[in-house]
Amino acid sequence: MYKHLDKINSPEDVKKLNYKELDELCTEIRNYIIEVVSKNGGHLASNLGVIELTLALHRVFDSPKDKIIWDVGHQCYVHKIITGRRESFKTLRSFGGISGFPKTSESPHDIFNTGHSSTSISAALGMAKARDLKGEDYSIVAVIGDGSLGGGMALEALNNVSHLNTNIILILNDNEMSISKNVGGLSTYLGRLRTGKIYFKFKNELEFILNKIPIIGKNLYKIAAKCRDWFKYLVVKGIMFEELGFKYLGPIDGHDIKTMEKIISRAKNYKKHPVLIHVITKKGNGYKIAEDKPEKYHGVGPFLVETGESLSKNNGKSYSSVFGDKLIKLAQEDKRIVAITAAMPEGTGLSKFAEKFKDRFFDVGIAEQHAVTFSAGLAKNGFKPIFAVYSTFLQRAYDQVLHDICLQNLPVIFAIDRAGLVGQDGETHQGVYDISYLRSMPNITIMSPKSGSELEKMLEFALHIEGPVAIRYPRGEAPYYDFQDSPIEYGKGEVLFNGKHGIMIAEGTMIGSAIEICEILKKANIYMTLVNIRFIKPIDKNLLDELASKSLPMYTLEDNVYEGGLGSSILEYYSKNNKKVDLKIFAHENGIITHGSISELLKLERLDTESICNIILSDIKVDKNDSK
Ligand SMILES: Cc1ncc(C[n+]2csc(CCOP(=O)(O)OP(=O)(O)O)c2C)c(N)n1
Ligand SMILES: CC(=O)[C@@H](O)[C@H](O)COP(=O)(O)O
Ligand SMILES: [Mg+2]
Repeated sequence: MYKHLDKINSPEDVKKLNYKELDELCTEIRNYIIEVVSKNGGHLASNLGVIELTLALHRVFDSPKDKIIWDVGHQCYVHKIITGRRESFKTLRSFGGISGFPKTSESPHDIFNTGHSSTSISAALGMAKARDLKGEDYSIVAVIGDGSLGGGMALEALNNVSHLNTNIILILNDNEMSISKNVGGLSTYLGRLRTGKIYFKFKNELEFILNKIPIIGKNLYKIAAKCRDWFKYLVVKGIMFEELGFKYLGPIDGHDIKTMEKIISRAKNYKKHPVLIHVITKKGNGYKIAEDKPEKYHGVGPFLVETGESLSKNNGKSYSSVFGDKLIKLAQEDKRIVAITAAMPEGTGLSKFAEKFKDRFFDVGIAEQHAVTFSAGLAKNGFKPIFAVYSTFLQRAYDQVLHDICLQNLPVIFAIDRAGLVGQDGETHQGVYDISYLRSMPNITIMSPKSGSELEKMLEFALHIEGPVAIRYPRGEAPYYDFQDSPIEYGKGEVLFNGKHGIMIAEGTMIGSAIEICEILKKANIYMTLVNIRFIKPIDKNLLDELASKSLPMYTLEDNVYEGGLGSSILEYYSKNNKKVDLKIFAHENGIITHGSISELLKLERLDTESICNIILSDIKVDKNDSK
């Protein structure tokens, strides 16, 4: 039971509250978010940091007539709670429940779907231009974090602002953090702006006061503005945003609703200019545990509210940490190994590497395209770069992988984490496209390990390949099997066992399901051959020829979309070589895969063991007395 929150059904209800009540509402929202995220998991620290900011925005603007676009969108919980989704917030990130990111399908208040960073300014500018062309009148607001502001797309959009000559309001939510500590020159620059606080307060007040004096005020302001420029360059070297065409307001305290309302209202009246309001917030605000460790509580699984202790049952090592630990061992032996991340040191398992090899570790910020071409440069000059990146975020750098690495056949290793389903982050984050988008690129080798031990071997093997290599592995715990991996040979698959009724060819994490499927089928007297394909590219042609010669039903199984995936590749090979095969592809057939647990999503995609077994059972009929 919450005194104020229980009555909030729309932003209009928030507008009715006085400041004391608003303070109480903030506390209630904070507790509610902590309560739900502690059960469902989610993006905690960023949301706790924007409670006051979100309320201030919704009190000044009239959503959904005025449009608020959330960059990345991982900080949209407060927005969701006060725009009619207070109750459904309890279903956050669960299958069939509400998404952890803005979804236009969920509410008219969600203006633009996000999930990947740095898109909001471009989207806002496009919408603003369309608004102007249609002669409509409303505000368009983009809320972007200091980390996301450094992303290439955001910088491209900033560069376009003055040229477009339209009005958007950009809220720069500066908490000095990306997921980890924010990095880069822009972040240093923001630091300088933060320390220029007194000057900006003075400047904004001066402008406001002088503009209120009829006629003479405007002239006085112009004179003052000239002095201001001199003063500005004296106090803060280069107000970049103003040079780019924005009216810069701030920095202001992002936990002070009254001040924010005043400044945002002022920004709302600058109808002709783009305005940037620099808001300073604290990640995790109000929940000491998250305030102290904002990186750990950026995105969390279920946890105990009192202590922050994780409630996830992690029995074994994640693929990410298997990768990180092995890379350290390899780097100790080979000084040419360098590691690159685009703002994901912790998630990709590189944090320990970063501590151990400070000079050989590069966090380039949220800049996947740059990370790829930067890796190309390192490779060109004799190093062995390993870019660890989530499958979904590598999508950003398609052309850099093709143009800068594959066409030049440079030996860069892509350690593609979160390949396949990721679960609760949902459609924007599922890593189910990488086989398809990489497979068509020249020179690249693509591997997929079935286990932690195979990932280690593949990583070591990859260092000896003279060209680009991608190793894809999923989110979460890495299985270890009680049988030995056969040695890795370039372009060769591994036959795990032979059976006479059918053939299953699987990749990576799907080997676990395939083993289970084969065990279940055995109970129905169906004996399958199981192949761990290991190399998606180049595909093992000799093995495929041998398998085709058996004239048995064949099945491929992969954690990737149907189009352009492993199954496609095998079919292409057979078609090209005029081999008639009876082959079914098990892959993701829905191009867009919602949020939920991996097991729920596998069921949805009919890639769970039961669905697959049922199909094979209806295909393969055997005599009851038939033996292995
Ligand atoms: C293209 C892309 N790369 C990486 C990520 C992963 N990611 C999500 S939030 C985040 C940090 C964003 O920092 P900031 O914009 O400052 O927001 P904050 O969490 O500090 O509120 C990162 C790196 C992403 N969503 N999109
Ligand atoms: C919002 C975002 O893009 C990241 O925070 C992402 O949710 C991290 O995913 P993992 O939890 O798999 O590291
Ligand atoms: Mg930030």
